[in-house]
Amino acid sequence: MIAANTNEKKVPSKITVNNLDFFYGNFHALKGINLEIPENKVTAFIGPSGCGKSTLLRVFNRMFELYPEQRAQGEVILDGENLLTSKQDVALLRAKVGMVFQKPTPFPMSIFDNIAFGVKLFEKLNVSDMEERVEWALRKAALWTEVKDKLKQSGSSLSGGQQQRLCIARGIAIKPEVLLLDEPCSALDPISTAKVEELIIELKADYTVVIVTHNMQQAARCSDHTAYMYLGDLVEFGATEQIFFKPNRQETEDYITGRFG
Ligand SMILES: Nc1ncnc2c1ncn2[C@@H]1O[C@H](COP(=O)(O)OP(=O)(O)OP(=O)(O)O)[C@@H](O)[C@H]1O
Repeated sequence: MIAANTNEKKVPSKITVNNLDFFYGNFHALKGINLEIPENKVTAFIGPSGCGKSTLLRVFNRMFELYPEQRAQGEVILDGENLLTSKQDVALLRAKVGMVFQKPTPFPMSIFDNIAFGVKLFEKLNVSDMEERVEWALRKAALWTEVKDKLKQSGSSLSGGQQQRLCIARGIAIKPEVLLLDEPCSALDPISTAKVEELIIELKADYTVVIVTHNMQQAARCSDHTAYMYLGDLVEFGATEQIFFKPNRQETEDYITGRFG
């Protein structure tokens, strides 16, 4: 088991991964991954392109099940249950484990409805409670002041950075426990990126956040723990400071210092 190698007090795990293998058809994309994702912290997955970061992230909400040739074996324990074998309804799992994708993907509807849509699937709120929930999510996503006077406008009328914060608001509106972010800033300019990064740091008060990023400075700025992956293996996992300043493995150091990858 690779638990975060850190001097801080042991943080409880939200997700425990035991001997996880993942296959795209015959291709072995994740090899015997063991990992504990700490609760109410930000964990970053870094590593060169194709190392399996997004694959690992997508296992956490069983996104891969949409594709028949993809399969995972091993254990991914969330709240005491192996979600790979659990009979739990996948829609309920995705309400608990929300995901934000690389490209902002607002639904073709108003800003308000972008948020209310997902909430309606899981809860029956009256009009004023729904308005309150929409405002709450937009405030959390640091978007409220920018959109409060145009909630009826289409979500796609917003800038790229605002759209991504709308997608984050949509993700948190259904009050998940875990938020998965797959390169959430890769399509954003530096100002929007800074806003989303601030938001990620704030979100950990309420959620367990896992972020895939190509940007090592971003991992260093936002995450508490970092996992370095290479060719489907988890090479090293530890406190972000330790991974960046005192890695245990030569491969990690080579990647972090830009000698490789
Ligand atoms: N749908 C798919 N079918 C077959 N192979 C795939 C598929 N998706 C990913 N792979 C392969 O699985 C491996 C891991 O891919 P993954 O997208 O998880 O990597 P990554 O680290 O997130 O990469 P990147 O940083 O470029 O997004 C790669 O070798 C990739 O080519």
